[in-house]
Parts: sequence; C-alpha cells; structure tokens
Amino acid sequence: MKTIEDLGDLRGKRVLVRSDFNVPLDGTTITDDGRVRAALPTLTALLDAGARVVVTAHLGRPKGAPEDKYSLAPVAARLGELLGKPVTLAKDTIGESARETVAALGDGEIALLENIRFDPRETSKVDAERAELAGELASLADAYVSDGFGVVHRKQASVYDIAQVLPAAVGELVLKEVDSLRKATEDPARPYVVVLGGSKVSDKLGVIANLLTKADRLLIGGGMVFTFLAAKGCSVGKSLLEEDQIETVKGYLAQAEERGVEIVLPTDIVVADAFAADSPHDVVAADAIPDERIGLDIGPASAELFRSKLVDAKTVVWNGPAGVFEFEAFSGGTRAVAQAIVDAGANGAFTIVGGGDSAAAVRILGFDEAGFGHISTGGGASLEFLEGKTLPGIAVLEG
Ligand SMILES: Nc1ncnc2c1ncn2[C@@H]1O[C@H](COP(=O)(O)OP(=O)(O)OP(=O)(O)O)[C@@H](O)[C@H]1O
Ligand SMILES: O=C(O)[C@H](O)COP(=O)(O)O
Repeated sequence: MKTIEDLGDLRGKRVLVRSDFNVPLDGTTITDDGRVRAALPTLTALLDAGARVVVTAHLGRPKGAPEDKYSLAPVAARLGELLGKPVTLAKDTIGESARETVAALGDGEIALLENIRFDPRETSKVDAERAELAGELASLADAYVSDGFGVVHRKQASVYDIAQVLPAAVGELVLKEVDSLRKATEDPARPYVVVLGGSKVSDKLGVIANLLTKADRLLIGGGMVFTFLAAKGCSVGKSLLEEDQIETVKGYLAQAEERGVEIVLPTDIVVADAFAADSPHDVVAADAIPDERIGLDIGPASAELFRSKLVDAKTVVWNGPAGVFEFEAFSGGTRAVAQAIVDAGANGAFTIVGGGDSAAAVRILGFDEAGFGHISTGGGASLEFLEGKTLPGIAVLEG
C-alpha cells in the first residue's frame, strides 16, 4: 500500500481524507471522542505538509437524505478544538457549499464535508451510482487518503470507489490497526477467547461461523444473547431478537459442539420494564425471562462465569458491550467483562477491544486504556479483519 509519503510534495495540494467519525452522541454532545482523536495523526501530518485537507465521513445510518440528528457539526467543533485550528463544515456533502468550502481552503487548512451518507449513492449496491459519487468527490481533490479504519469493510463510494479514481494512500490509523490486529491473530496464543455483544446482531452473527474455526471459547453477551437463548428454546420476552437467524444459530451451536469450541451463554439476565435508564429492573434466570420484559444486561452470575472463562486466556478479542452500558443500571456486565479482560492482560494475555461503542464503554466506565493491548476503532471492520476476510477498503489500496 502507498503511504502518505509516497504521494510526494503535498504543499498546496487538495487531499481528500476518509475518516470514521461515527461517534456516540447524546443529542449533540459527543460522549466519547476516541474516533476523532484517532484521526489526528494523519490529519496533522497532512496539515504540517501544507496540504489543503478535505475530510469526508459518515455518522450513523441516515437513509440517504439529510437529517439534522446525523449532522457532523459536533464533530467539526470537536476536531477544531483538538487540532487547535478552525474546521469549516460544508453544509452539504458534495454540492455548492462543499465546492465553495474547498475552493476557499489555504495551504495547511482543513474542512469537513457534511455526512456522506446523506447522499444515497454512498451506500448504493449499484456500482455505477457509487462511481458517479466517487467522481464528484474526486473533482474536489488531487489525492485521497483512506484513514477510516472502522469503515474499511464497507464497499462504499468514499471508501472503495474513490481510491480507483484518485492517487490513493493509506493513512496512519489504518496502518496502525492492521499492524496490531495482525500481530494478535496470525498465530494466536491459546486459549483464544472471543467475547461478542452489542446490538448489530445480524451484522456480527456471521463472524461466528469463522470464529468457530479459530477461537477456543466464545462468550456471548449483549443483544446477541437472545437469538442464542431462543435457539435453545427459551422465550426472551421483548428483548432484541433476530428471529430469522435462529436456525443459523442452532447450526453454530451444533458446529461448536462438534469442534470442541465452548460457546458460553449467560445464565442470568437483568430484565427491565422498558428500554430506559430509570426502568424498574430485576435479575432473572436466562431461561425465565418474563414475556413483557426486556433483557438489557447479563446478570451477576453470568459476569462471574465470563470472568472464569477469561482468566486463563492468552489472546482475547472483545467486540460489543455486554449490556446497555450507557444506562448505569445496565452497565454491570460490560464493566465486569472489561475488568476481567484487564486482569487477563495483566496475566500475560494479548487483549484487543474492537468497536466504536466497546471502546467508548472502556473509557466512559473509567478504565485506563493502557490496560488493553489494542483498542481498535473498528467494530465490524476489526471482526472481519480477524476473520481473515478481504476488506474492500484495504484491498483497493493494495491494487
Ligand atoms: N441487551 C441489549 N439490548 C439492546 N441493546 C444492547 C444490549 N446490549 C448492548 N446493547 C447496545 O449495543 C450497542 C453497541 O453495539 P454495536 O454492535 O454497535 O457495538 P460496537 O462495539 O459499537 O461495534 P461497531 O463499531 O461495529 O458499531 C450499545 O449502544 C449498547 O447499548
Ligand atoms: O461504527 C462502525 O462500526 C463504523 O462506523 C461503520 O458503521 P456502519 O456499521 O453503519 O457501516
């Protein structure tokens, strides 16, 4: 892969950078700016080289049209604070405002384009539509730098197609991530334990088939639990459930048994009346979730069980919070998993945390980042990397 140095003298050149600024927000307040900080080395290197830096990024999953709640305005403000220089936010992704904003940039100045997913062509499955958007983006720049590691598993216009149009290089964050993730998984020290959770259940269930050929133990927490419990014949009340995945999960359970891979499920669940911070809640057995209640965390016995399965690990990958950690009452499972992973690390395990929310959880819950071997900015991206899959946003840079 070409690096930024390979792009030559960048003074006065317009460089389009794809970053991953998909940060957790509470209204317009960024609750964890880890992904913004992670973008700084590349942006600073380009600004120091005198480039005119144009950043494109997404936030959330808008439906191909502008929506105020997905505006990158909070990110522009935070990025400006961290860089110590103004970051102009274009009012659109690729229209008149974007063109004017870029034209007004001086050497060593930076602008951010509005959420690229406001344009439906960004995520289109039709190659020609993505190529058209990539062509428009390319008209704003002389070179392209891919630095949004969290999104390199997406074949999207600003990640994949654009790299075929402009001279393209890999950014510092992507380089660092690839290096660390490779180190952990090319020949993992065993036991190799993977902890999965979070809410992007169907996105992440697919990786299990592959992990069953690599890991020694899989611990299942978060919203993923309920599809597993349903596959074992338990009712899950109003909890997050991917009904159409139940048969697939039954297949995983059977495969795991054949291969001698341990799948560890929670034995107790914290259930609430509603998805709300102050909802009344109780701990129930995992096979006794009442019909009208919703599971929002693994229970204390499960936290102990998970701990016992992590303590002797030599490689740990954790992706997806064990519960709705954003609400204090349902943060116990995630806190316990994070602590057990820190302790495994202190016992010599190489530990990786992946995912925007998992990495945010580590920081928001007050853990020292130094307690983990590598905190990846990628969730789905790091999982697909660990699976050994080809990531379109990286493959395209390898030419
Ligand atoms: N039982 C549950 N029910 C509903 N949501 C849950 C549950 N447990 C965890 N979550 C939510 O999962 C979200 C994170 O899931 P997600 O799959 O996006 O993980 P991630 O680490 O951010 O990975 P990525 O970077 O791929 O998005 C958190 O906001 C958390 O509240
Ligand atoms: O949060 C993430 O994992 C990345 O920003 C990618 O987002 P996506 O899953 O909506 O493509």
